[in-house]
Amino acid sequence: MLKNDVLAYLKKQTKTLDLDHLDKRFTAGGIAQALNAKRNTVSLYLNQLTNEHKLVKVQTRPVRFIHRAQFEKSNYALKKDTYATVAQLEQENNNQDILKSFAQINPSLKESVERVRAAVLYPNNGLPLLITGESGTGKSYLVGLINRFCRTNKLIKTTAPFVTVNCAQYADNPELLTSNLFGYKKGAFTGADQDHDGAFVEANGGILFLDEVHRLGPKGQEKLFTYLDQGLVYPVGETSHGKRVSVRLCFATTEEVENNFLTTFMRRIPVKISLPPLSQRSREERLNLIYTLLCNEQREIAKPIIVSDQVLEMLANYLPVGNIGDLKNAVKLTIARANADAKKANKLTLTAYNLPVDVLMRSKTESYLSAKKPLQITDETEPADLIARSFPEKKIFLHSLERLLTTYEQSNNHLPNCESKLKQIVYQLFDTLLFEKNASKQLPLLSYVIERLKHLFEQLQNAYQLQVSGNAIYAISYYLFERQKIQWNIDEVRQKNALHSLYQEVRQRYPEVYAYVGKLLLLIKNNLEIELNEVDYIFLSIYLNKLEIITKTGLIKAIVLAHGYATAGSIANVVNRLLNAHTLDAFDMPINVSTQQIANKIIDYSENNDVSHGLIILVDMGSLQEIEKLFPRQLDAPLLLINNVSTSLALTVGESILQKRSFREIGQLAQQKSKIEIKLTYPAKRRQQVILTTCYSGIGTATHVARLLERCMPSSSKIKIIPYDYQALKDPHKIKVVNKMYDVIGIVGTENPEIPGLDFIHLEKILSDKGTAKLQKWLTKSFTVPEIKLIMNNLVKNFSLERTINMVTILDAPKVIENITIFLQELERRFSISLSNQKKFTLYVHISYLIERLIRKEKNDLDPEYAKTYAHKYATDLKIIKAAFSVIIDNYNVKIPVSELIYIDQIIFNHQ
Ligand SMILES: Nc1ncnc2c1ncn2[C@@H]1O[C@H](COP(=O)(O)OP(=O)(O)OP(=O)(O)O)[C@@H](O)[C@H]1O
Repeated sequence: MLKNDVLAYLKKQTKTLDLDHLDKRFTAGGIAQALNAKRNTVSLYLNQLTNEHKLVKVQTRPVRFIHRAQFEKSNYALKKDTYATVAQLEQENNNQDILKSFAQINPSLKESVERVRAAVLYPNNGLPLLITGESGTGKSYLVGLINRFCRTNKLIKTTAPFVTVNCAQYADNPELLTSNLFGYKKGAFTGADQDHDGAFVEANGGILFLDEVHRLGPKGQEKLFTYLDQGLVYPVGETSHGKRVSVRLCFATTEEVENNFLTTFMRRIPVKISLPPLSQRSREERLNLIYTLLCNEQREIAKPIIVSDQVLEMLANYLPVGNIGDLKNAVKLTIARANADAKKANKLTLTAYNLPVDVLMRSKTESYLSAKKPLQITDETEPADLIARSFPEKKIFLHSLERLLTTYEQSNNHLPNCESKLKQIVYQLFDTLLFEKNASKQLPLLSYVIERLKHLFEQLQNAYQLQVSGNAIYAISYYLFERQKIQWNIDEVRQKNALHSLYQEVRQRYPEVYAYVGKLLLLIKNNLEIELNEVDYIFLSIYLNKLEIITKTGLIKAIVLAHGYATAGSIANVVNRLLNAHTLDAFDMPINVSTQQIANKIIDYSENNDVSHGLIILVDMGSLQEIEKLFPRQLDAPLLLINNVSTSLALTVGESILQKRSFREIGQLAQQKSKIEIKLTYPAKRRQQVILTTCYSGIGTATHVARLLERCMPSSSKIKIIPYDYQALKDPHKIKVVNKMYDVIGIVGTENPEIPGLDFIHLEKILSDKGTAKLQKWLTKSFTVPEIKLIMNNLVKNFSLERTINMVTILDAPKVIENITIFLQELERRFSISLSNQKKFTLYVHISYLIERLIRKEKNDLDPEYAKTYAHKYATDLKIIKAAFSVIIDNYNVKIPVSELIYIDQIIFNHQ
């Protein structure tokens, strides 16, 4: 396969690479020639391999590609996939990465910072950047960092100018602003008695920052275009001789971009970054900012500062309109007050008493459980040291872990010696988190974690036939909620040996639970983006083992339903304890609960539990007919109703369930035991339609694919997409259960599990004609023709988006996809053709990358003779393609060269 050939070829060439002479062997053209292949196909593979982190790209002209592993083997590690210049690649290890430190303190800005980095690193002065955000969100601060970044990375000389112009200062005089920016000629206006250079010329070779740029009037914006397009500035009063300057541009504005700029201006700024207000940042991030501000102020005051927990909390909950700017002032004022109170002291202690009134009034205080050691900031303290500082939650975690490991060590690192004590510690941790920390808080993020987790447990239940019940889902949600807030570095754990040994023992002693937790953690990582480690394995495995809440399904389910506050619960408890197994669940029916409410609870239960083997409901009194009427065929399970429940009758039922007696047998036995009424019904055949997704490499990818497909379906879709473990699908017993529960339409995945009677579409083929036809066939029963068309279009769009997200660095991928969608519609309309899904996919990927290349002004090198002949032969085609491109030309202010039109024509029509 050509792609592998390209990789192998580059590996060989990289062995003899000389960074000072990166010759033709490393360019797309050279490789295509050596392999006797088409250049644009080779280009596509090169970019794919770069995205797969197998190659590293150097954006020289033409672009060079290096085999990553081979390079790293003989040189040094490369952190990025793309480098602007060879010099930057060489500098890799020497860089002091200010932007990285900024992203560490402001994790919510990580993605934006990467886009800033990509823009700044682009060749030829980088790309102009527009930073938006409310007042005080740190726009100027970020530009300051960019300035430093450019200098430390030698993108500009250390002596280069950094000029800031605040356009708001010229609010009433746009002419003055224009002339101060672009300069003026002597006599251009009254008072212009000599030539003046202006900010652009002043900033030549360096950075020009235009703050509050929305104040720049249309005339000024026009002059700016001329610079952006031609690199020339025309002073006021000069129309023929522009001055060539080379300036890196940063813009900032507090205003809505859409309303305040000429669209022609916006099109010329490909990189837009928005900084969130404090209220949209997490508490952790706000604390990070406070640590930074405190460290900065400490350097000013040159005395150690001690800050109480309360002060930190009040500041962290302070959300002023002026954002970080106001927060900074509050910190300054607090320190100034503390200093005024204790001028002679050699240390400053900040207390709530020193806080400005505004902080006291506006801060939403919450009481926190554990008081921490006051924070000490000295000359040596760096904000990064404080970020890892323990929050109260972290303290609880670390404290529990320390106790756990100490107990384990005291028991000679032998789990059986201390099992019950460890369970106690873990259980206490979950209890504290559940009942003492957050139980009363209605936090949106917490609700989100709970909802997601319910969903994940459901998936696990479907995929592995294992089930978690009780309060466990809530307790684990609280655990994860706290856990995602703290950056837990395993190196902080002192008793590392004990930790490792306990982890191994947990793994051996509770293999089932351990495996289950492993799958759960993977799902959590993929869905909630919480990175968990060995410590979480230990906590969660012990917790789930302790509760014995993982039950194997496959058994008949039974519920005791009785009047009174605790009757049902106590019957079920006694039986479960006597049988030493969880066979019965219980729903108590206090007087004020209506029968319909109970029925709803049962329906809920049947949806969240595997009742495919049947559901037995034991009631204390009432007519079975009446009760049955409450479930008008809503239960997708065989249902056995038994009246006059008593503890001994419940025991018989529980025992029979464990003995795996049949449904009918259990009914008969119950009848024999006490003269009671029973009622047995089977559900009408109405199973949920599902498409299963599966992946050989694990449930994580299968889940990802399921979400992707789900996003393509209309919200009213009756078809469920369920990720399923590949190995489980191969298990005949499990697939039988799946078939019983669902009407499986087909399987989509990366490997065919070859299940007789079940149709399969390979993920890679889903966009091919065959794959599309098969999928359409699957959908015809449930969707109308226009709906299917929409699903298919979504499919191509979503798959393309997945791919382009990793490919484009400066563009906003979803927006690019939207624009290309319009382009494709135009193309189909103008040519009166219908593009296949595969072609659309290729075009989405190709064009999004093309736009980036054009913005970077990177040329492709098509043989001019060939291009000329082709353009002549297919002139009409190229004209139509160009017309269809208008949406992209307008939105990205790019010109499409003929060579690019030719590539696209080739993709559409396969002309040679
Ligand atoms: N991430 C940060 N870390 C430390 N200090 C910051 C940070 N962001 C902003 N600041 C400080 O907060 C203050 C306000 O920030 P800045 O002036 O950059 O905001 P702005 O968005 O440009 O505001 P405006 O729109 O009002 O000009 C500055 O004193 C700056 O030093």
